[in-house]
Amino acid sequence: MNQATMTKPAPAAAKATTIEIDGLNFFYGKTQSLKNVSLDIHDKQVTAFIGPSGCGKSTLLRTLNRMYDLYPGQRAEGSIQYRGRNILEPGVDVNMLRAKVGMVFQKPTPFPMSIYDNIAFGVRLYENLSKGEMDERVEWALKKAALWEEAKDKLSKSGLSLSGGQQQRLCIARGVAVKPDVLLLDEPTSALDPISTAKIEELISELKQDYTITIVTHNMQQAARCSDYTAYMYLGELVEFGETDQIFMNPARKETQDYITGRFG
Ligand SMILES: Nc1ncnc2c1ncn2[C@@H]1O[C@H](COP(=O)(O)OP(=O)(O)OP(=O)(O)O)[C@@H](O)[C@H]1O
Repeated sequence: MNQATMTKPAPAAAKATTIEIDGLNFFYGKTQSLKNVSLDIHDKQVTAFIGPSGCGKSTLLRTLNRMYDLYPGQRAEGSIQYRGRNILEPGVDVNMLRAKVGMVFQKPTPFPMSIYDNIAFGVRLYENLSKGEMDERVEWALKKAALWEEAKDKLSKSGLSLSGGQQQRLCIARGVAVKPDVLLLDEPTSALDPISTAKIEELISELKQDYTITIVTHNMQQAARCSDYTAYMYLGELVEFGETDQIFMNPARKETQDYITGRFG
């Protein structure tokens, strides 16, 4: 092997994608809220959706596990390829899809049951585990969500007895307990204090080792701190999408620049 061959840099590896969104339109009845959106969600990376209120961030997030299906009159057109299949097609098992593509909402939403059962409930829908296996799964999920130390001595207490920040980590534990592939986080810290917010942000960075994560946030610093990719949306359109450092430090579009520097919105 000659010197030139040895020192030649390897071509940048193409980043694997988990979800490919192509030409996505979304309608609430007759009102169109997403317009021809196309972007890739990369494997084991954090992708942030940012933009002013009403631009379609949550709508886009909710298409990724067909959460909108629960509401009459809402429909999506286009293609969302997830692991090789267009999930918008009829015939997709939406329960299985939601087990693989889990969601955590803005407001912590623990079920009115014990901390243990909050986690076991979802697992029981998909798996038939022995008591010992379930105990292990609950512990594993609480550890993943950085809640084990605080919760291990009160697993039989109500999930509602936890603080807001702990409740949100319980919801994340519930989400990871069914071993999903993708986690969708819809403004997961907007109802939390700064310390709980910092904990969730730390958690996001750890969880991305195992999961593909998509987060909707109003908080620019949060997007800059936690995400690898950022999508800036406006009025239902994707204005710019790219690596977070590029979007924040060297945006290609003036509209993006104006938004992230606070001159708009
Ligand atoms: N259930 C609904 N019925 C009709 N229109 C809706 C519904 N939900 C959202 N919309 C409209 O769709 C558009 C996108 O809303 P969406 O909630 O996705 O925006 P967003 O960027 O997440 O906003 P925010 O930052 O305020 O949460 C808005 O114009 C909104 O009014």
